[in-house]
Amino acid sequence: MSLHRRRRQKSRKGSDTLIPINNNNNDDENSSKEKKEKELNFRIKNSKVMGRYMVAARYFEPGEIIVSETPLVVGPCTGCKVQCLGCYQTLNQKDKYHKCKNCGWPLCSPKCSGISQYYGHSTSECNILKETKSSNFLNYANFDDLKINLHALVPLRCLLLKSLNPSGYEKLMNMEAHNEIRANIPEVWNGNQKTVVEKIRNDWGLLEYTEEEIHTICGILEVNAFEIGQNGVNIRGLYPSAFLLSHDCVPNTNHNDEEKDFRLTIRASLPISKNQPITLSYAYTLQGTLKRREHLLENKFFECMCKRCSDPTELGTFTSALRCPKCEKGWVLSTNPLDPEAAWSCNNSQTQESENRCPGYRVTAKSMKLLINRITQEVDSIDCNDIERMEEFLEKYRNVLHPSHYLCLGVKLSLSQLYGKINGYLINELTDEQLTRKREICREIMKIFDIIEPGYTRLRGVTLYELHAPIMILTTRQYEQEDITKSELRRRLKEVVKCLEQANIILGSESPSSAEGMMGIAAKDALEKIRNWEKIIGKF
Ligand SMILES: C[S@@+](CC[C@H](N)C(=O)[O-])C[C@H]1O[C@@H](n2cnc3c(N)ncnc32)[C@H](O)[C@@H]1O
Repeated sequence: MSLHRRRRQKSRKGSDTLIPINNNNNDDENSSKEKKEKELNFRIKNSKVMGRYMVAARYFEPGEIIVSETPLVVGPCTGCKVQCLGCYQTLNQKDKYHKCKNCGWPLCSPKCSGISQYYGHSTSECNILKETKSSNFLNYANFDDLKINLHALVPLRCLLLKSLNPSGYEKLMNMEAHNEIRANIPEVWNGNQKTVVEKIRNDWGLLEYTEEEIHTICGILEVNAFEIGQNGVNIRGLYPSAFLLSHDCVPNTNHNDEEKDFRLTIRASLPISKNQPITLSYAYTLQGTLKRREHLLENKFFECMCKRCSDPTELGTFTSALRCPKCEKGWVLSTNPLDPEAAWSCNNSQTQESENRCPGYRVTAKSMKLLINRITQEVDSIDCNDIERMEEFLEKYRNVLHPSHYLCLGVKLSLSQLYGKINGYLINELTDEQLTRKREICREIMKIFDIIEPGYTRLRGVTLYELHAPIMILTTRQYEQEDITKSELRRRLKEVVKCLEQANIILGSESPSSAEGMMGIAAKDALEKIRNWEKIIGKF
């Protein structure tokens, strides 16, 4: 689900720790503080098209926290690999794993820190899985078969809230499930019937939960859950307020989650004025309109009509455009991006200058999708560390795809991070040409991110950090060779400082143990070092 990412050891027989709601005075205080903050930060409105949505109750500066809350429930995603029920590390059949002594479900070890934890393998879950003899259905000889059982785990955790945390269950059941729509999509409904409803009711014999109730929970998870987890952990979580953010393909917030308690924090990525909708993207912003809208329709059950989706050029970024094969000057764009079946045509047919005008090029949506799917397969087949093949791909499609086509953007984003990082391409080993390439790629993709992921966003933070390194090294080399003047040196160092300052601010809100958080810390260290230059060459 793509919405919206230490435990102490405890004896198995002990009660669960970290129960977040109403279990002690401190939590009461915290939750009433959170409630007050929420009231000051947002209001809920209703629209015929979107249902409930969040608007700002006041002005927000970029970087300001709008919502920060712990989840109602977390657990494995559907389609995930076999995971430890306590800490969610992926388990491999060949490596060491452990079967819970009480319920027989997979754990990483008998000492997993997630045992008896509210957000891990809780005692109540363990007992119910034992009582229902659910481990009889776990085939440890075949992990592919075993992982299907994990589909029903989060729905079970939701159902358990009914008795363990009734107010949390009430909040959860207040979320949109889109049952009427989903009931008419056989792949969705029948899939849930088989892997969740029948598992819980027939295999585990938990008949106290009705079919309708379980289907509703499946829908609530599909529509509202956030993908969360760090450092190899890939799970989903439902949050009491954050689900109210509506979708926009150019969102005005950024969010992250904590490794420790899965706290989700939503920050403004742009200035947000009072009464403005607070939005996030439920789809990948680095995909083209066809793909984003398809994802939103199939997974979130609505048709996105946002400004980016309505504009064939995607706000001038041309992230879905192809070079016209006929005139070789214009760009082939959808004639109606809100209709996935609309034909695509060259945008150079209406130009005033007749000698440059395209005689006309049109292609069906079906042919366009086939072509894009074929090129997508080619991109996907490239090893994620293979710089040469990525460069070859860009060269091969130079005259086919717009340089900012999302397939090129994805490859360029990878290159921006690989140059300087992998063996054979470590930053100080790069030639001037390679450093220039890294710098130019970073600059190129930043221009697009400024439009589709503007403001304080992870993509911009990371790319700004990547950009500082080639500028810095090229500048140092050229200054040492006396190829640039002191004033040029100052100008460039100023640019480096600007990149690092912004990267540090943007990535400073990431968890310090995440890759982005570490980059934020590295940006801060680099800033301090660069300040030493000021002592040598004077203020820049
Ligand atoms: C996570 S929920 C958001 C809260 C929901 N509106 C409610 O009332 O519970 C996602 C659902 O909100 C609606 N929605 C969110 N953003 C939308 C948008 N930009 N256009 C249309 N519907 C939207 C869709 O029905 C979608 O399935």
